[in-house]
Amino acid sequence: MREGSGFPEIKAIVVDIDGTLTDMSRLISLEAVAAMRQMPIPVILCSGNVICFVRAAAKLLGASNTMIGENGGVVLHGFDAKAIVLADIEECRRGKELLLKEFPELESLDETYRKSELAFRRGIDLEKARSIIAEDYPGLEIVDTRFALHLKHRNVNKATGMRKIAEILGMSTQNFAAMGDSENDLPMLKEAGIAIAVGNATPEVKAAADYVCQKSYGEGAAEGFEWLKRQL
Ligand SMILES: O=C(O)COP(=O)(O)O
Ligand SMILES: [Mg+2]
Repeated sequence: MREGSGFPEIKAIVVDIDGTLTDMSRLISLEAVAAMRQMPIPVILCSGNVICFVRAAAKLLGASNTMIGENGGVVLHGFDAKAIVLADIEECRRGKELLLKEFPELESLDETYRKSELAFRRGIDLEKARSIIAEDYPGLEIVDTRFALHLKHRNVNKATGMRKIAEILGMSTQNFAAMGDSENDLPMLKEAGIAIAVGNATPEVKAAADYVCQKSYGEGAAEGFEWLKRQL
């Protein structure tokens, strides 16, 4: 929310999945699901995870059939629609080959399902990996979500995914509230009309939020949904 302005007209809420609706073992919170189902506005799931995972989650949870995957690299509008791919995975593949020279143990996650970026298991020396990528692929970056490391295009993120969704739905990103927990959520929290951080969010994410939940993980998300509902 911009300083001095009134509460924006919120028409949908864009919600991160891991660490926001779930705990660190990716177990979904029933409290968060119950609160989500009570929302009078669409709940748009937005994750670093692959779009088929987000799609299944949206269907099972009763979220909107419009959603964002791969940190904004893929957007789906309609459960049976064709995914819209917004970034070129080939450069990320070349970046991965470079990383493999330094980190032969690098483990790719869900690579068969990825369309716009790559994800790796955490545990490698992140600063070293970042400097290797910065040197040869300045257009790429490595983002740590605390669940995985993502090798992605710098100019594609959850905010650009949200802009695409806004365009499709004929809205402004100022009409969205956004809720999240980690580094990959920062762009969308800064772009949204209202930003909510769950209690377990990183200090940077909390600093970007209009409302910081007292509670963490799914209980925090439930609190965030209820807070927003009271403001609408
Ligand atoms: O896929 C990840 O690394 C994290 O996913 P998230 O964006 O839903 O938290
Ligand atoms: Mg998250």
